[in-house]
Amino acid sequence: MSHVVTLPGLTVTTSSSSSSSSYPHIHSLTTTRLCSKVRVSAQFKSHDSTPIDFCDPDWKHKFKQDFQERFSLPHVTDIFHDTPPMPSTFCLQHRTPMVRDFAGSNPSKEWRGYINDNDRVLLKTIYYSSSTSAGAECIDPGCSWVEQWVHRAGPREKIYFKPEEVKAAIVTCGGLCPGLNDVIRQLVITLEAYGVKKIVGIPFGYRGFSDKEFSEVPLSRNVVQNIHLSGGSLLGVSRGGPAVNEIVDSLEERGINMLFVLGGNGTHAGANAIHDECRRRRYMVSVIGVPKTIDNDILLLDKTFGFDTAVEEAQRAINSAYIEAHSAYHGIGIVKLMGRSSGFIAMHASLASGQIDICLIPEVPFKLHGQNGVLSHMKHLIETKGSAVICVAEGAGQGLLQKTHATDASGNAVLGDIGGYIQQETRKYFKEIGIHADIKYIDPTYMIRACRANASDGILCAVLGQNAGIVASQ
Ligand SMILES: Nc1ncnc2c1ncn2[C@@H]1O[C@H](COP(=O)(O)OP(=O)(O)OP(=O)(O)O)[C@@H](O)[C@H]1O
Ligand SMILES: O=P(O)(O)OC[C@H]1O[C@](O)(CO)[C@@H](O)[C@@H]1O
Ligand SMILES: [Mg+2]
Repeated sequence: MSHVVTLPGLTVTTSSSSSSSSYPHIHSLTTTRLCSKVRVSAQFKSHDSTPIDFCDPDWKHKFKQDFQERFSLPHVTDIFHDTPPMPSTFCLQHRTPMVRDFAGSNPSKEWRGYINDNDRVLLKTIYYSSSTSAGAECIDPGCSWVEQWVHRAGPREKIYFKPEEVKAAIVTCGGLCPGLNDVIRQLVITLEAYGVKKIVGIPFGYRGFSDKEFSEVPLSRNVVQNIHLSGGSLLGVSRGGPAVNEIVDSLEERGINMLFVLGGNGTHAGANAIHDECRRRRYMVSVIGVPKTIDNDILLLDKTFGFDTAVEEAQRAINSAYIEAHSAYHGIGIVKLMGRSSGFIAMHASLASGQIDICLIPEVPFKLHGQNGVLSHMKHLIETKGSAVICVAEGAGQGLLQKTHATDASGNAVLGDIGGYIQQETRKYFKEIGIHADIKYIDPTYMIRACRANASDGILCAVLGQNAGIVASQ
């Protein structure tokens, strides 16, 4: 499945969030003898999913062109051709004066705070000279250097929405993630900096558009000033909810012409559908997505907000498991961390803690029983070290569990409790082999998810919130 993730300042078509950047789906590709048989990963396939023909001498040029198309930003003038641009109301009015302003120079002429529409950011910075080079990510068998550019986010000189005619709405959907409040806060501050007066929050995700018992939350700098000091979302979140048509009807009724959605893959599938429906109705709305995934599982992004906090917070759970395991005779600690389809949190938390003996992630299949199974390695650890600490990502080893086919309100598969399963099997195993084991299982999922963003995530959220606010008007 493919979905569109709209980042502030750029639109990225990615494969489903289940394919993490390190483990993209692999597709085979047959070429002529000269070019030999090669395999190419999904992220290097062309826009319309046709594999790249490396025998074509022009393939590099075509690849770049295709890449550019994938990353082209939709603009209001694509549909409303006659929308007149106007000078930005953002930076010139609200920036902090600089020292040279006081020296009598003309600030509006001197100031270089705008982004040129043609500014680009280079995505990959490592040049791999061969496909056998450690960690090489190659497009073709010869590992050619192909530049991949995306648009640079930031304020432009011209805007297309008059601030006094804007009604902006913010909605947070899916599960919680540290930093949601930080993004909301910065968004409101940025919109106000443009001169937008009507800013509202939609309560409890997309449900807030249809459920009559919820009313809009008026937002202003005063309201959001301190919301980043606590976790969660000021607006609340939810899964499931109304159909896209209903949401767009509600946008029209409320006169909303800027919609900011903060959420994961489901939320963005919704945002994409909302955008398409608004386009179909010729209803002029800027729909901006801020990708939220605590799991850090978006291709092309170095880090998503909330991930850093989650890794940091997970240290507490790991440390507790370690202390418990080391204080008990033959102690075994099991910690389950988030990561539906990727093990970034589990891996990073394990590496940072230095206290984990076994880290299990969805990307790497494993077996519990048998000669090379996790349980026999635990036995080895107990015999050699006297204790063992295991970190498991929630999506790891799902094949070992009985499928329930249960789904949540949004249609996401409800995962089995791999941590609980490992705990049970460990208990049985050590009983069977007649070795004492004291097993403790910690699942800190909701304690981590509900945390306030740490400093590094706070800054990332501020940048995202600001760019989301900026990109909406231009
Ligand atoms: N394909 C879709 N089209 C329209 N709306 C969708 C789609 N998928 C999900 N949604 C809506 O998006 C919202 C959030 O979806 P979901 O619960 O899957 O969370 P998410 O955004 O993926 O975040 P998380 O990372 O927490 O899972 C829900 O209200 C759901 O109804
Ligand atoms: O219990 P909830 O709120 O549906 O969320 C559970 C899921 O949400 C996540 O925390 C992602 O937001 C997953 O790690 C987890 O599987
Ligand atoms: Mg999701």
